[in-house]
Amino acid sequence: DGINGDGTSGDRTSGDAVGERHADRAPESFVALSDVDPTILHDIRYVTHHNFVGRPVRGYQEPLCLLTDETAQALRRAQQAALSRGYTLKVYDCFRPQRSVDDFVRWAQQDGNDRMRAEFYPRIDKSRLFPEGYIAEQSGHSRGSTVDLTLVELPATPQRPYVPGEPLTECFAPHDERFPDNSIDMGTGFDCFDDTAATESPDVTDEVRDNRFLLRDIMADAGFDDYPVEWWHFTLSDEPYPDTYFDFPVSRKSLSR
Ligand SMILES: C[C@@H](N)C(=O)N[C@H](C)C(=O)O
Ligand SMILES: [Zn+2]
Repeated sequence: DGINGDGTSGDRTSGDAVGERHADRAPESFVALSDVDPTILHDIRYVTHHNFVGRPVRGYQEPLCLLTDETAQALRRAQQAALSRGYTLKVYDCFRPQRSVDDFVRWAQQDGNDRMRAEFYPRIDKSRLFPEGYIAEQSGHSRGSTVDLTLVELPATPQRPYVPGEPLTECFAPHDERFPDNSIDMGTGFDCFDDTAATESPDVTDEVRDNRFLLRDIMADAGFDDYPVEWWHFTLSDEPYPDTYFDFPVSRKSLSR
């Protein structure tokens, strides 16, 4: 494969490289996190029905965490710090193609299809999710150096799968009442679009604050900036593609290595 003028490698195919969007293949510098650090747990929600949309999201073809190599290496360092304290990292989302972001935008604009509201955004109308900053129309995730993640105490306990259509519980309910996640108690579940998901929310217990600050400290030491609105969202400070929004599918086939 040659190097395209935009710095990406791989063949150009239909629909690629519109404005700042890029080819259907990842640049050579993208990797699967599991190849860099096989000990980091994966719970890739957007390839499943257990997310705020309630179905697999366009562009997610496999439960993979694709990232720039720099980000994967930084996560490997963060994982060493987590392991030394008796925890492991668990990723929920990594690279997010622009087509997936566009899927979120279309979903938010449609009336109805609020089937997951009772769990993920019980106290806010879905029309407010973008303006309030819970979801971005141009997301750092599409630049390949942003990750959504938590900490799991070792040894990790297995989790049961979500069954589509099952009764839902508010994502800010007490840890033992909301959907079971082997994460330590972060006060809310992942993608809980609510004030209480703010990292420094005053409305959480001391234990939850300590847990959030532990994750933030581990990530800061590894070179990541946090996002104060969502305790789970981090971006590599020195990201290699600060202005590029990629659009290749989340699939092994997108990688050149
Ligand atoms: C949707 C949520 N997981 C997230 O990543 N939100 C930020 C704001 C984003 O979409 O970039
Ligand atoms: Zn995120």
